[in-house]
Formats: sequence, C-alpha cells, structure tokens
Amino acid sequence: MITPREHVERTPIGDGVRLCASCIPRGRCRLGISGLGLDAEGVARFRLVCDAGHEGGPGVAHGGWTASVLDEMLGSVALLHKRLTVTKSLTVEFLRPVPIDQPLLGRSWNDRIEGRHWHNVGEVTLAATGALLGRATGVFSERDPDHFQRHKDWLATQIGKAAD
Ligand SMILES: CCCCCCCCCCCCCC(=O)SCCNC(=O)CCNC(=O)[C@H](O)C(C)(C)COP(=O)(O)OP(=O)(O)OC[C@H]1O[C@@H](n2cnc3c(N)ncnc32)[C@H](O)[C@@H]1OP(=O)(O)O
Repeated sequence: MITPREHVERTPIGDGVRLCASCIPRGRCRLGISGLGLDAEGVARFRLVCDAGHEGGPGVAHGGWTASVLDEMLGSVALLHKRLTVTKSLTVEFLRPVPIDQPLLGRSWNDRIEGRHWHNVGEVTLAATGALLGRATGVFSERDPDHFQRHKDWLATQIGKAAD
C-alpha cells in the first residue's frame, strides 16, 4: 500500500499544479490554473486565466468556473503538504464579475485542522489591481487510501439495488 505522500508525488504536474485525471492527458489544467507554490507564510499562490471556453455572461466567467477554481485551489492546500483530501463542503462568494482573458491571481491557505478536516480559505483577485473578485471557505476531509474503491463498491451495491 503506498503512502499519501508517495501517491501525491506520483501524480503528474502541469504548470506547477498536480493534475486531475481528465487533465493528465493534456498536460495542463483545463481551468487555466498555474501553480506558483507555497510562500513563506504557507499560502499557496496561483496564476489564473479564465478563457472564452468558460464565458457565462458577455465577457465574464461562468460562476461554475469560479467555484471550480476555488475548489481546486483550496483542495491543493493539503496536497502541497503531501496529504490527500476531498471536498466535504465549499461556500463561494461571487463578489464581482470575473473577466475572461485577464490575468488573475489566486491564494489559498489552511485556517485550521480539526481531526481529519482541513478548514481552508481562498480568494481570486484581478492581477492588475488586487481587486477581490471571489472568495471561498471549505472543509476538506483527509481521505482513506481506499476512498475510490469504497466508492466503486458503494456504486455497485446501488446499481444492484436499482436492478432488483
Ligand atoms: C494525489 C492526488 C491527486 C489528485 C489530483 C490533483 C487534484 C488537485 C486538487 C483537487 C481539488 C478538488 C477536490 C475535489 O473536488 S474532491 C471531489 C468532490 N468531493 C467529493 O466527491 C467528496 C464526496 N463525499 C465523500 O466522499 C464523503 O462525504 C466524505 C469523504 C467527504 C465524508 O468524510 P467525513 O470524514 O466528513 O465523514 P465520514 O467518513 O463519516 O463519511 C460520511 C458518509 O460518507 C460515506 N462515505 C465516505 N467515504 C465514502 C466513499 N469513498 N464512498 C462512498 N461513501 C463514502 C460514509 O460511509 C458516510 O456515510 P453514512 O454513514 O453517513 O451513510
């Protein structure tokens, strides 16, 4: 059984961020996230661009893009400490429309850890001025090594019940 640290270290990186399964073949995050690593205060820093593929209203990001980016940034906090977590809850505040094709910056950090639960915080700003566009708080549960197998077993039971 590999440790969480080994699991994290084996996950491919593209533009400085660990890649989710669907982005591994393309070699970069489809959301337009580049990782800048942890700073001296333990804050994870990111460069972000919302491309036109995520345009919602004219010239601005779909809210799903903003929420996904915040999920990813807050979810990366434990990864950067070589721990594996999944999102248990995420609360997003959409403070200003997020412009597409504009350089943005992201920051995320841990507020506190309670048992297996990481309480993380993050924000998205306009790179040019630092204006705050969105922020989120979330709880991320350290996951068991068998998390995805457990999911498959659970799903098989559900599908079995549906077929009865
Ligand atoms: C190396 C990594 C790679 C990654 C790529 C780079 C990514 C970069 C960053 C990515 C960032 C993006 C991040 C993302 O977007 S992660 C994706 C979004 N989040 C999820 O999919 C999480 C879904 N929720 C859960 O799995 C559970 O609720 C959690 C784990 C949060 C509960 O946890 P918690 O400690 O709070 O509570 P508990 O352990 O008492 O469980 C509560 C209930 O849940 C059941 N349960 C638990 N587990 C499983 C399971 N596996 N299969 C089936 N069921 C499961 C359990 O039996 C119980 O059921 P019941 O008794 O109430 O009926």
